Order: sequence, then C-alpha cells, then structure tokens
Amino acid sequence: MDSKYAVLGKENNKKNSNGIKVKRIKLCVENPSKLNGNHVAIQQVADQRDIKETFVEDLRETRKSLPVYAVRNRLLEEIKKNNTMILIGETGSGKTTQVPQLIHEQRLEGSGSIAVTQPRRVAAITLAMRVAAEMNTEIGSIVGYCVRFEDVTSVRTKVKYLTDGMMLREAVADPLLKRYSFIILDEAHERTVNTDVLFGIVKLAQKERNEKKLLPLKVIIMSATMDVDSFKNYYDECPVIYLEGRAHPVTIYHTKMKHEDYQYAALCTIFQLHTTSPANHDFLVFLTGQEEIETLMSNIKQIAKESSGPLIRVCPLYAGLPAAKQLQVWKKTPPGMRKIVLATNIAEASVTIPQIKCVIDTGFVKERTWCTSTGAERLRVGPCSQAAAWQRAGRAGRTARGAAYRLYTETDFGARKPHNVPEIVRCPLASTILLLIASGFEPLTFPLIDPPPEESVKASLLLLKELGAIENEANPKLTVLGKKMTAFPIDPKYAKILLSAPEFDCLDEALSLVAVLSSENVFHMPIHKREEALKVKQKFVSTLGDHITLLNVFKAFCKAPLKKQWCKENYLNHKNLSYAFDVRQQLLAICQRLNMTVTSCGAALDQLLKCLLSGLFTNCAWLRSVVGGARYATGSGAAAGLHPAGVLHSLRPAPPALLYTELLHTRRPYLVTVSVIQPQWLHQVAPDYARRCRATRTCPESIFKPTDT
Ligand SMILES: Nc1ncnc2c1ncn2[C@@H]1O[C@H](COP(=O)(O)OP(=O)(O)OP(=O)(O)O)[C@@H](O)[C@H]1O
Repeated sequence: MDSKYAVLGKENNKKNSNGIKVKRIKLCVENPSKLNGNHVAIQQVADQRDIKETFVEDLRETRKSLPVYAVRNRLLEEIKKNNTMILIGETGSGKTTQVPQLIHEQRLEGSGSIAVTQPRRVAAITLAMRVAAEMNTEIGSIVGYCVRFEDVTSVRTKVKYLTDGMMLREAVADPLLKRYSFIILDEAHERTVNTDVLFGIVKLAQKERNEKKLLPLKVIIMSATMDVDSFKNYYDECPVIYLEGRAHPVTIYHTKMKHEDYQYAALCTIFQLHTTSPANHDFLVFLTGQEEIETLMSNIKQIAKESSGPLIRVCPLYAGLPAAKQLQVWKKTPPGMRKIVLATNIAEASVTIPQIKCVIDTGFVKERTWCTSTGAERLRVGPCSQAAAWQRAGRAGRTARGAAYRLYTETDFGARKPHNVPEIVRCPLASTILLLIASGFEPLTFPLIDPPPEESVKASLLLLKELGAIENEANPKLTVLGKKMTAFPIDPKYAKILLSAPEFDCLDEALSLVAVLSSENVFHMPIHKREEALKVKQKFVSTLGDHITLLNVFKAFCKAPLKKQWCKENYLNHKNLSYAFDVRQQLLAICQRLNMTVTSCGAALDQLLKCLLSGLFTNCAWLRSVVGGARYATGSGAAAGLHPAGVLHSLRPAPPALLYTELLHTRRPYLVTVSVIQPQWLHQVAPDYARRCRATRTCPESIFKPTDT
C-alpha cells in the first residue's frame, strides 16, 4: 500500500457476535401519509418482515466488529478537517453503512442532511433498511431512500440513500444541492455516467457554495477498488484515507482450465458445492441477464429433484424485477434449506445478503455500448473487470468467512482490464446531456474525470436537437418540449414518444407500451414447455410486430381478474407485467401533471407505430438480403438479423422497413422487439433525421416517395 496516503486502523478478523436477543424492533412506517413518497413502495418495504425485524443488540455488536468502527474517532477528525476526501476500504469494512451514521451521531450535518449515492436501486433500498435498523428507527423517517419511481423519505430524513440517477434529477431542480451538507458518492469505481457527472456537479456546487458563503458542502468519495490517482488529481489533490482490515476473509478459487460454456460450468459448480457444503451456506451466482437467470433457475429446480443435500430455494435478482421481488432475496430460509441467489451485476457492489458464504463468479457481464460514429447501441456480453471480480468476491465475506469460486483461470483474471471502462466513454449520453443543460451547465465544457469522445457529445446533441429537446447545438438551449422531457425519469427518446402521443391520438396505448418496454421480458418460455408456450403466445401475436403484440399482452393483463393465475396459464411473467403496470401509473401521473389528454387510437395502430417512430427514429432498419434468412441494415450501418424470439422472424415476405427497440450483440447481432413500418413514415415524423440519412446514404430513397396513407 502506498505510504504517502494516510492509513487508519488495524487488521480485524474478529467474528461478529451472535449476541443475545434483547428487543425486537419494527421498521414499518406507521403513518405513510406523512411521507412525501410513493405509498406502494412503502407498503412493499413494510411487507419485508425478515428485513425489518431484527435485534438491536445483535446489530450493535456487529457494528462494533467492523473495521470502520475501530477507527471512528480518527475518521471523524479527518471528516471534520477536510471538505473533500477519498475513502478506500475493503468490501464489507463498513464504509457505506457506518460513515453516514458516524457523521449523524455527531450531528456534523447541522441543518443540512447526508446523501449517500448508489449506482443501483436495490443497494440504495437495502442499505437504507439496514441503517434504519441499526439506528433503531423507522424507514422513511431519519433514514430514507429514493430510487426511480419510489421516494421513501420525509422532512425528518437526515440520512438518505439514493441512486445516482435520482441525485442527478435533484440537481436539475437545484444545481447547488443546498439541502445537503454531506454528499457521499459511493462505489466510485463503477464509473456509471450518472456518478461521473455527479463528481462534476458536487465539485462545482461545493465551489459556488463557498463563494456565496452558503452552507458548506462536504464531499466523500468511497470505494474498495477505485483508481485513486485519477480521482485525487480531479479533486485537487484531496486527501486519500485508507482503511485497513476487512470484516471476514474470503478465499478465492480459480478453475484450472478454461470453460467454453460458463452457464454449464456454473450449474456443475453449484451442485458440487451443494453436496459438500453445510445447509446454512447460501450461494450467490453472478450471471449476465434475466434470460440466463431463468434458464439456470429452471435447470437447478429440475436437477434438485434428484440431487442429495439440503432443500434448495432459488431466488432471482436482476434490475427488471419489481422491488418487492428483489427484496425476497433477503428473506431468511428455514433451517435446513439452502438459498441460491442468481443475480446480475446489480448484486455486485454495496449489497449484503447475510447468509451468502459462496460466490460463484462466471466472470461475465452484459454491458451497453454505443458506437459513436454510427449511433448504434449494443448490448454485449463480455468479461468483467478485475475490480468487478473483487467486488463480486466481496459479497461472500460479509457476515462470516466465505469463498469465491471464479469460473475462469487465474491467467484469464490477470489478463482482464483492472477497472471498469467508464460508462461515459461507451454509452449514449443524450439523457445525461439533457439533464446537464436543464441544470444550466454547458455540456461541451463540463468538467469530467474522463471526458467522453467529442464526437459522442456532438452526436448526442444532434439527437437531442432532432428530438426537438434543444435548439442550437453549438450553444444548446432547452426547448419547451425539452423541459417537459426532463419531467419523465426515462430516456428522452421514450419521453418524446409520450409527449408526441396526443398528436397521434394514442397516449393511452403509448403509456402502456413505454411501460412494458421499461420492464424486462414479459414472456415466460420454460425449456420443457416451449412448444406449448409458443402456441399460447399466438393469441396475442400481431403481424404488425412485437410492439403491438406486447400491447395486446398488456391490455389483456390489465383486464384479467386473477392476474397471477392468468399469467401462469398464458406463460407470461407476472412480476414483469406488474412492474409495467406500476410504471404506467407513474408515467400517467406525470402526463396528467403536464395537462396531457389521454386518448386512444383504437384500431388505428399505424398511429401508434408512427408515434413510436417519433422517438425511436434512429432505430430504423432496411431489408438488404433474404438469402439464408432476412438481413437488415440499420440506419447506423450495422448489419443484423431478426431475433428468433420476435414475432416477425418467420414472416414472409420479409418487410422492407422495420423499427426496432434494441440491437443486441450476443453471438450474432440481432434486432430485438421489432415492428413493421412504412418507409415513408420516417420522413413524415422525423424530417431532419431523414434528410441527414439521405445525405449519408444510410436509408433507401423510397422513404421520400409519396405515401398512400
Ligand atoms: N442487510 C444486511 N444484513 C446483515 N448484515 C449487514 C447488512 N448490511 C450490512 N451488513 C453488515 O455490515 C457490514 C458492512 O457493510 P457496508 O455495506 O457498510 O460495507 P462497505 O465497506 O460499504 O462494503 P462495500 O465496499 O462492499 O460496499 C457488512 O459486511 C455486514 O457485516
């Protein structure tokens, strides 16, 4: 460890005490109407008895055993002394749960409050619940959380866990973030676009608040695995505090040989460990997405029927899962039963799932990337960074010693990139740039740790202009439409769809569709009942494509009296449809606040597709060849086929023009969630973009021919 940095604390391998059970406390909200948040979410929290009921004395003992606790006085001195500092400590050492409490116990926040940002909602929610339990208070009072579509805080809240996205939205309303006296930017190593932008916003806010002699703002940047030098440099050589020691050791194992199929390797490892590990050892397996999780889940359930060892409960954990379902992972399993959590990287940082003793790391992650020259967005499955692998391993040593089984060789680990590539250099920036402009910042000169490629900023500005959100890309100003777009916590392309919908008389349908598209896959295709599931799906299928098919599903779901049963019979995912239902309510409330009239286009579904195109005009694809299956070229020049799960995959003849929601790169590039459009619509609904395509020859001339509609 570099000796030029301050080092606090000593190695601490002391076990957490099991303590004596003294007093049972409840964390449910007594009077939700006092809170300024969403009551549905509060109810979901109150339902999680396993999380909210715990033992005060146990918690006190656990706190005392954490490395942060041992050095709390010196740490507080550093916090008082420095306006900005970087805090590095091992995973599980107590940074996220303890630092805000230490600050609050000393009332260092004064009249302001303490914000702790998290890249992921599940972390923000569970951390807030844990800290509320440790402080013996109700969630939503002194300790609260705020994530997209759920605000569980009140005027009394002093310690607020929130996603970086929500913090960014707060910065639109108040760029100086005046309500906070402490902002803790946690999991800095993740380098999400939102956190990267927040680094700049808090830096500027701190400076301006100083100059204007307002309430001072203290900033703490935290992580276990970050690239310290670039942060230190960015924050004007601020002090870096290293916390030594970890709560519990984690033994790392690598495979001796390379595996071709990581899902199969995961399945074998799970059952090897299952037959040899004690029943109270739960497993956490890292996979790349919902489909993989569901496939492995059904395989585990099948094999478990014939396997020896304790009973198994399998719990999925991925971003699209409704909050209440995500929290099921924290539910205690009865004695003699093993919990196996199958998660994406949303469980990689910050979260503690108490009984997890074994982490099985496939070493892969699904990442969104963006080709700046072509504007094509892609989802790509690739190896995770070393920092991510350390974080994953760190989930095993939280409440006792643990082990991490990496399904890749040590040589493979050594060859991986040490840190995550910042999202800002590989992702679309339109959403972020829109929020920056709305907060009064100049996107081209905004101070970022790693500035994105200039062409990426310019491409995003151009997209915002073509969406009608800004005027004058060189000196961007928000339009009235752009201002309205910022009211929606969704991508500007989808906000544009909703805002255009009254013009096409289809806000009713557009709300449903945007809500379903915000959710994960609604179709459930169990491997052993695939044929039957596909047959049932036919009753919803529209030859216009996947979007209308999804709309048919959602409409039928809304009408079904016994929703769970109905979903089961129709091979649909009840969780994802319920999530879409909630999202629709929230989006509808925003539309009502903006005085938008909700009308339906009825059977005139062309209107709805045109409306979709008004936001997703960059997602057109043109038929190029039909030899060996239809091949399309996207407006950005990428070649792709139709995803086999889509309803247009086997449609003959192949439609000449399509609108797609996603370009997915797995083994081959695929267009996902696709609808048939008439080529001329593009020119009608997005004339500027169509002209640009004509100039760059990335669309057929047929789009400029007169239409019959
Ligand atoms: N929900 C929970 N249930 C049980 N124990 C918990 C819970 N949350 C936190 N803990 C305990 O508190 C410890 C510290 O957690 P905390 O999140 O503060 O660590 P951290 O240093 O921020 O870790 P990371 O870098 O992984 O985010 C954990 O190791 C665990 O012992």
